[in-house]
Amino acid sequence: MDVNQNYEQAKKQYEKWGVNVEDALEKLKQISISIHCWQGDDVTGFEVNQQELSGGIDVTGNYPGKATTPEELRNDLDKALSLIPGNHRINLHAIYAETNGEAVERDEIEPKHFENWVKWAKENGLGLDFNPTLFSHPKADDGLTLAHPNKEIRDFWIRHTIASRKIAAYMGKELGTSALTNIWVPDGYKDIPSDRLTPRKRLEDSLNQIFEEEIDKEYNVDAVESKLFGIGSEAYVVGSHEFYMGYALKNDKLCLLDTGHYHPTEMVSNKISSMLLYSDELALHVSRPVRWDSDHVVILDDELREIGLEIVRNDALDKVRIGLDFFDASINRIAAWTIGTRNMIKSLLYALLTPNEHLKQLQEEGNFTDRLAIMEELKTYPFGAIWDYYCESMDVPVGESWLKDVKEYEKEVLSKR
Ligand SMILES: C[C@H](O)[C@H](O)[C@@H](O)C(=O)CO
Ligand SMILES: [Mn+2]
Repeated sequence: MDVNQNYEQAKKQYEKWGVNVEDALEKLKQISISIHCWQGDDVTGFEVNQQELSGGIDVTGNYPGKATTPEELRNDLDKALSLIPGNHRINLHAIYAETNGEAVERDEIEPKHFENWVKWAKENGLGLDFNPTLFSHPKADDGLTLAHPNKEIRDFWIRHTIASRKIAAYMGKELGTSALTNIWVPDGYKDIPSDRLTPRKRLEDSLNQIFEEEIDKEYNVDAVESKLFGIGSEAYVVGSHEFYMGYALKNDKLCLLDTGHYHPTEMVSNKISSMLLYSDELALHVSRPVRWDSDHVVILDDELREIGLEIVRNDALDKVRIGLDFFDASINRIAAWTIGTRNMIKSLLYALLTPNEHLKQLQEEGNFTDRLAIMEELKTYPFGAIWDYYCESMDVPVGESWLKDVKEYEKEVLSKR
């Protein structure tokens, strides 16, 4: 049987539950995932005075062929995008500025340093998102930035973040789709603090200064990303979940939930409905925590499926900005992007093919037996046949055949770097 025949058979099974498969695929087509550029070069960037990766995050592995120039990174992204169905966004960090060999300090970056990215995005029909980079810099060496006790250092990072918002607004205006500026700072302490409040007051004050200038939401939307701990900030992180949740609600900002930034049994899927009750929008960094690490390539595990379900069943596809955040240098980096992004899309398709209204009704009726039975049976429904059909209709490789393309690219391009 071919892809079409499998699809027709599978479709009938979902239709039995009243699921409109064609509608589901149409909805899926409209979803843009924000794909992080930093998987392609192990969060290195293109600064002239490049510093070692810091901020309590780490990339392990030395798989050959990492991108070392903006052109290489864009080519690699082009390759990955050709294997991923749909129209998506690319998420950049400030360290991906192109300064023509000139050393430009972080507080002096400007839109012009991102012109090539914008041109490329326009040519490829992509949106862009942005992040100030408050790590991998001598002024972040002690693990403190916006909450630093030294005002000069704080001011430097405030200026950098203000400059970043302007760059994001430029991207949003040029591309006709608002960019998300996500602020993540590593600030924290390795050991038990003697004062948790003062650094948090300083972070709040820095953020207030950063957001003083209103930017049209059509061009730029701001988010703040919390974390539980990092390498070297095991005991205390200034920007905790509670800190940013309060800040975002009070100041009309988006909370960005990184799925790798919580206690191992604390699930982001369980937070989405609560947070959306109190804010119009939410942002995600979908990642995969493994023990102490927050950044493994996203797989189609229970939590990813649950995240997709929470977004779809709560009618929140236009309220949740879905971004990815993982970096693995032990495998082919284009494969990493492809696996992680295809899995994110698969989880949304799975959710769109679920008879959510029926399952909600069962719960309301207290029929927990049927609820569990059907949710479990759906796991072995022919979801793969619908996915294959979707890939074929979107002109991207079906099943694992994309791996052949990656191998060829590795042979022709990556191995020659
Ligand atoms: C590079 C990213 O901005 C970074 O991973 C941040 O989003 C994070 O999750 C830090 O743990
Ligand atoms: Mn993140």
